[in-house]
Amino acid sequence: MADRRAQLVTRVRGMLAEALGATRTRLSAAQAELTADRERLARIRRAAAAVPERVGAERDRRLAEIDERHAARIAELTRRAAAAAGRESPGAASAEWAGWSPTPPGRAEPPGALRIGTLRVAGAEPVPALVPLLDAGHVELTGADRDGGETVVSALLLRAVGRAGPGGVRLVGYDPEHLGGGLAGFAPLGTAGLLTFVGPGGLGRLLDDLVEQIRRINETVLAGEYGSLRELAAATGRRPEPWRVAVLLGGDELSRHERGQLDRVVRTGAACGVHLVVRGVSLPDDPTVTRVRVEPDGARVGAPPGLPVRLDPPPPATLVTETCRQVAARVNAGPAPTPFTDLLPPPERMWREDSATGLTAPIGEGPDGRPVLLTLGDYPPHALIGGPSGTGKTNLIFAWIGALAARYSPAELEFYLLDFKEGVSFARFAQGRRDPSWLPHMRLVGINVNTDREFGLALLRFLAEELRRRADAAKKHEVTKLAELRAVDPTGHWPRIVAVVDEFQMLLAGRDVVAREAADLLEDLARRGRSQGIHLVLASQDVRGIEALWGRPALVAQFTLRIALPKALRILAERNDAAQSLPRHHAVVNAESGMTEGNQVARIPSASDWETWSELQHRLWRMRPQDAAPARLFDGDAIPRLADAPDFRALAAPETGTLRNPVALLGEIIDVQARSAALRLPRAPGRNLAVLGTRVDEACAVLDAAARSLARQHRPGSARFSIACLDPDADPAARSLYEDLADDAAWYDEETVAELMAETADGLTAPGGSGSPHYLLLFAVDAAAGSLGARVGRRTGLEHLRRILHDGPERRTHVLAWWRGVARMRADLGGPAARTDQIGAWVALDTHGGELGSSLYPGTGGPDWYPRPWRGLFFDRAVHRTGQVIIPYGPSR
Ligand SMILES: Nc1ncnc2c1ncn2[C@@H]1O[C@H](COP(=O)(O)OP(=O)(O)OP(=O)(O)O)[C@@H](O)[C@H]1O
Repeated sequence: MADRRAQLVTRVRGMLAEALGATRTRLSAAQAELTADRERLARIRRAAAAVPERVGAERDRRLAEIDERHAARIAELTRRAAAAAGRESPGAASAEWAGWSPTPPGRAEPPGALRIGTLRVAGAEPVPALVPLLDAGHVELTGADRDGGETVVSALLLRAVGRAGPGGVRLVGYDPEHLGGGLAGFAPLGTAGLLTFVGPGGLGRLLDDLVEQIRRINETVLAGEYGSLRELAAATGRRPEPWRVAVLLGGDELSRHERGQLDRVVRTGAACGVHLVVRGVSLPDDPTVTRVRVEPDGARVGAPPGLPVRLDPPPPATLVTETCRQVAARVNAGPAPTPFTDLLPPPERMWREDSATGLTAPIGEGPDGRPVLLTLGDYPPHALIGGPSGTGKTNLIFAWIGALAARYSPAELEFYLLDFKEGVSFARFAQGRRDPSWLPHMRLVGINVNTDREFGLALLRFLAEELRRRADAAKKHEVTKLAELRAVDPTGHWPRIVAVVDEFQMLLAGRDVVAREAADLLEDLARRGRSQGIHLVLASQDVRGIEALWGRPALVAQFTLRIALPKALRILAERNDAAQSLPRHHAVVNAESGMTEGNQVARIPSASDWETWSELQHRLWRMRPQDAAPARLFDGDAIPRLADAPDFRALAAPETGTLRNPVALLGEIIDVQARSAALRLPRAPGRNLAVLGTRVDEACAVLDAAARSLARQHRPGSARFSIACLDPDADPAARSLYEDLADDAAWYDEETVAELMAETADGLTAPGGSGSPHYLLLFAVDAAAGSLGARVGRRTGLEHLRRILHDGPERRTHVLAWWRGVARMRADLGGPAARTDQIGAWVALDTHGGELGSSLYPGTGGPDWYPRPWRGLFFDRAVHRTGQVIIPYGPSR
């Protein structure tokens, strides 16, 4: 039992010990866990204590970053805003006053908004505060700061004036309280009509006028084609109307009518360049109205509350007046010319027009900004241009020729041009020494023809011949008009011809044969040229020119196109005085024979200065057809050279035998092709030449050309030239000829001339005397009267001479002699009543027509010949009905 007890005790003890041990183990585990948890708690507490500090730092960092980004963004935005403002408001629209000057916009460029100050943005660069005005809207100023308001008005107006170009802005002021005081600095504009004031009580009229302008611009300028002048300018590069800015500074309450008109201007003005700048007058709410409020504590712009603006200082008073003075001076000096290129098609469109039915080209710009066109065709066929000297007639001719030449190719259009006044500006159309180009359409340019009316006549004859050729061709093809002829003969060369004669009255002056024939030819060309594509353009600075035509109403009636330059008289119809009030560089163009209803005013571009013209001419010249020849230039002041004469160059000696019909060239004929006057010297009675007059140089020139041209037709040694010089003044010329003719020439003087006569006369009777040609060139033969009066053998020298004149030509012996007067020649021929039929041809120099009467010239009284320097009258009784004016060739060396 005890054992059992003891066993029991032991078991209990063991169990207790086991339990104790387990408990202890659990306790220590629990204690360890407690410690660990405590430690964790302490750690967590520590960590928790650190969190707010870190989060705050993070938050601050993020905030700082956002601030920085924001500041950079603001800076970027303001920079961009400033740059945009710079673009939106270029040059004078926003420049600082120091160094400010007007900068008119380019052709299609908008004027831009106008700066009045800067917008303030903390920490960023200032942004210009811009107010849209020109082409954009209206400005209403309010607020108690009067001076500040005035600053804004003068800044806006000066910037507008500076952005518009001279005359581009017109101001109307209405300032009933200060009577214009607020705009005093702009007063110089008044001298050019660019600033007008409306007195108290005039507001209604002013607004009515603005509304009327808007209506007119909408109807006639925009004409449904464009929505605004801004659009028109962008599309065409033209701005036909100025901007009109009405500055209304206070006044009484508006009447109902005035209010209504003001509202209309606000709604519709900006599209038509009509703008308001007002203070003390309220404008209706409209997107085009910008409000600027100027209070003593600052200014704000835009719809309330508006953006705060720091206003610019006012423009310096001297800058305002000086700018306005210069603008007014420029406007008073006349409008700047429009560029010549406005008249030209773009290069790729040049020479693309067809002239079958007519020629149309712009000549300038009308008041509505559209081109004013000139047409030549069946109607109107011919043009009359008039304007006093210096009003731009020459320039207009250049502009018209240029506009036509750029559109029509030389196959479609040819020009003939004649200038009767002194000057060489038209010489440019022909090839020159300095400039190798020429206008490919130009066939003939006559300059300095003032004394050579025959040249005008020659041109008219040439055109009459061309008219006949065209009429014949039309008849052959059974058509009547050029357009039809071109249709049935498409490969034919039928360009329209425009003949321009400047100072044409010179051609019709006087009552002589030239004037009569010229008027008849003109009348015929004017009447019939219309349908054959020959158009006349006659210009005159002088009312007498026009009057010269007035006596021929049938002729005048054909000139239905009239162009009157400022102050031109009698070009337009009698009661049409539109030309009297024309500004400089303008013309009235009228295709209704000058009747008032046909008036069109055109502003003519400057076309005649050398650079402007030559740029076009060079372009067209480079486009010329390969076989194009330069225009013939006839310069009345130039002396032609024999060596250059086409007829001289064409002469040549025959390979074998003797030439049967040699010709002596005497000078250049005044005609359209530079032909030479030619005297034929066949074996026929009378084939001798007399040169008559006292002018040594001209007489020598005629004989020299005759001898040299004859020599060119004979092989060396096949003709004989006997030169007798009896006037020492003629010696150098005669000697030079003698030397050049070399072995074929023999020299005689006073001592030996009688021998020449005797030997030549005797030779005529010798058998076989008609062998080789013999030319006697006798310089001042009348001076040998003494030595020729003496007998040589049975006869005197003079008798031998008469015999040579009489019998020589049939034996190839011709006398080409210079007598210093008709009476002296007659004396040598046998006395005043002597026959002159052995002188078959003569050239009269300073010998009046009256002296050439009786047997030397058909009819009575002699030819219509008034001697003039370096000209002669050539008459060959074998071929001429009337004399022919010639220009002797200049010295050969
Ligand atoms: N439309 C124009 N624009 C600018 N300048 C012009 C214009 N027309 C003429 N001029 C200038 O005016 C001056 C006189 O012009 P132009 O020679 O054409 O006159 P004109 O009437 O032919 O005179 P004149 O008969 O005396 O020769 C020239 O210097 C010319 O460059």
